[in-house]
Amino acid sequence: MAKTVIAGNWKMYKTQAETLEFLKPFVEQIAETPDDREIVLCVPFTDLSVLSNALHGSRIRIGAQNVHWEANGAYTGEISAEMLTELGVRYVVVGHSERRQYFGETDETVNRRLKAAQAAGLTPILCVGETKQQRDAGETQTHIAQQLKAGLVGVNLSNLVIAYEPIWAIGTGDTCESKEANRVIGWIRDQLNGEDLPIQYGGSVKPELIDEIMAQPEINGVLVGGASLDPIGFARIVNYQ
Ligand SMILES: O=C[C@H](O)COP(=O)(O)O
Repeated sequence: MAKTVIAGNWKMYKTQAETLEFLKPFVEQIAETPDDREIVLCVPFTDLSVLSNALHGSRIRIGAQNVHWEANGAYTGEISAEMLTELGVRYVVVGHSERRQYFGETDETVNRRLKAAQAAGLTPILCVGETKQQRDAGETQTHIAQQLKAGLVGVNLSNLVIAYEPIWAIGTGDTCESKEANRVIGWIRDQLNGEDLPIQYGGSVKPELIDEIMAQPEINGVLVGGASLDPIGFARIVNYQ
């Protein structure tokens, strides 16, 4: 059975001071969380050292939101895998639709980032998912199959998390119906020859929806944007029934 991974993706939210404010109530609320749930906070680069110092010895895993494929070089605005691991980072989000949409991320650059992350010992969280237009045209599976085929060349499936994030559900409040998310995630697993890796759902996950989402047999966790910014709400998500 794949590991359960509950990850918050803070995107471009929270200063260092706000990160410290989040931690105290959140840590209190997860004191009784079952040990077999991996809890990850994927935060802006500036917050990584705050987490690294504050969470020493904690069960909370630190995640970043991008990683470059080169070890170093003239790549303004990028960050290397070693810079992340030095701060105790364990996970990194790769191929989020916002990076694909706004920053020219392609399946090829996604593939390079995935391999560099794994080579440094990081566990990448690969995001895939279709637009509303693709869904309406019946192209969901074709699109995701292409993202998987091109993105996963040479990638080790035993150190990978996949997040199924339908783009139309991200930040819209229009959560994908849990049975439909379960169906697509089961289909993704079939494309990977049944590999037992964690496959998450992401897209307007809210505390009041989490129990139903996590009751779905194919769904091994969630990647949470907006609702991960509130410590009590995100703790409720982590503590799903
Ligand atoms: O990475 C997280 C996803 O983009 C979901 O964001 P959201 O929960 O705000 O819809």
